[in-house]
Amino acid sequence: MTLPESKEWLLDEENELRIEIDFDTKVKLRLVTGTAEVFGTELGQNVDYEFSGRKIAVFTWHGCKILITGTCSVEYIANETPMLSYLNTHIALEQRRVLATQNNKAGPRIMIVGPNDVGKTSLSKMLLSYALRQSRQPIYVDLDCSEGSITMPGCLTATPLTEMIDVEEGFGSSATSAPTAGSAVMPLAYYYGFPSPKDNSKLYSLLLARLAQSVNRRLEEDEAARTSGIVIDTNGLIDATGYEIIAQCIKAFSVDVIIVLGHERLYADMTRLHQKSGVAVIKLAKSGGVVERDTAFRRQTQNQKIREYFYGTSKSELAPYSTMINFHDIEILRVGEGSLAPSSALPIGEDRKVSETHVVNVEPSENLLHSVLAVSNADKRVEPDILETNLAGFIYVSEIHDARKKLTVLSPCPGRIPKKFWWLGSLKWAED
Ligand SMILES: Nc1ncnc2c1ncn2[C@@H]1O[C@H](COP(=O)(O)OP(=O)(O)OP(=O)(O)O)[C@@H](O)[C@H]1O
Repeated sequence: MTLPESKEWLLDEENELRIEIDFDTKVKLRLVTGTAEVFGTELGQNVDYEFSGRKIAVFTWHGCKILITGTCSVEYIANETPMLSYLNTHIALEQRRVLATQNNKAGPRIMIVGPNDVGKTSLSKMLLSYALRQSRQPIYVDLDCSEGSITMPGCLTATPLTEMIDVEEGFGSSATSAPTAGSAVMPLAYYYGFPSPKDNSKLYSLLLARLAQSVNRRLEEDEAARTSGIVIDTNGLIDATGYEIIAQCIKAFSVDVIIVLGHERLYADMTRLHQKSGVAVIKLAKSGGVVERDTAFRRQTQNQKIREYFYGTSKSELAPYSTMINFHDIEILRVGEGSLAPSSALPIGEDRKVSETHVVNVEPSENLLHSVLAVSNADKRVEPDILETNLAGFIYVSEIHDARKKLTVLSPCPGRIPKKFWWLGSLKWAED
């Protein structure tokens, strides 16, 4: 067996090493000397970090030496980055937190907007990490239903953060694992089930309002979170539906800072629409390192997320439990039959009782095989409340026994699945 190749990289101050690693390769990264960070989280010296299927930037403020073992599909050093402007933004936000702490007021409620693939999630991580490094306890609100940075794709989530974001797995590390894995990060999740807010804007808007309610309640009770504020990550919202969602979000979460990443027109529009109501609108440049991800890459990232939810990561492996369940012990539900077609024509916040928020039953059949279902915390099926009930977790349908009217599911926790209402969205997973 040949040993993987190692290569040393010397970075000057304020340089960034950008690497891309395919899904079928593993690469080890070690900080040999100096200091460096990955999306805001500092690297420990002489610790091996392992990556697979990732595109990352190792940034250094003061210079460092990095050792890479294994083969990256892309690797280069960039000396032009917008990191200083990101840090300055953090400093301004931190000043607001200091004032909030002194006056027992709320810290900044920041919303990051921009087109797809401009680095919104990466900037959220950085701002949150910098806040955490100053012992703040911000709440991360993830409205990007396509990605599921903190849990499975298809969800809207809010997560109070108290510990540094994991370098190797990003937000996902503990959050994608089951509660039994001793996770310190417990997201509050609502199930939306579609990749884009446009697919069912009425439901999206309903869940956004529900999530905001929960976050606001938490902020009232939790002083550290209140003064630290929130960071809201979004989908690419640059059309009319997007503007409505942004406006709704500003109201629901009392957003007072909008950061527009890499889009001049959106910045001009946000300034025109929201600055007069006291919202600070900030424009930041997209980093040259942000990589556009095609559908295949996004799909593979989703698969990796789903796999990690059930099997954990190489650092903390999990063994999922397989359970056989009678069809008649559960109810599989989905939202808005026939509303899978984009429905952007419908305004947000109208009467709830249109088909987009109707709940329909799904008969278990072979079609469910390989589906990932979201287990609702609801005990009763009351509409529309059931839509707004948060999630207990996820299960994966591994077998359907049609003749015996049973199905086998994988779940991250042992024992009977405690809840009987399961949501079906558009998520499938081919277990390899
Ligand atoms: N400076 C950088 N160097 C290398 N890779 C980067 C850098 N910044 C971001 N990336 C990578 O580029 C990809 C896109 O970034 P990110 O997810 O932050 O964008 P986004 O705007 O949130 O995307 P979307 O909203 O479309 O999901 C990610 O894989 C991320 O890890």
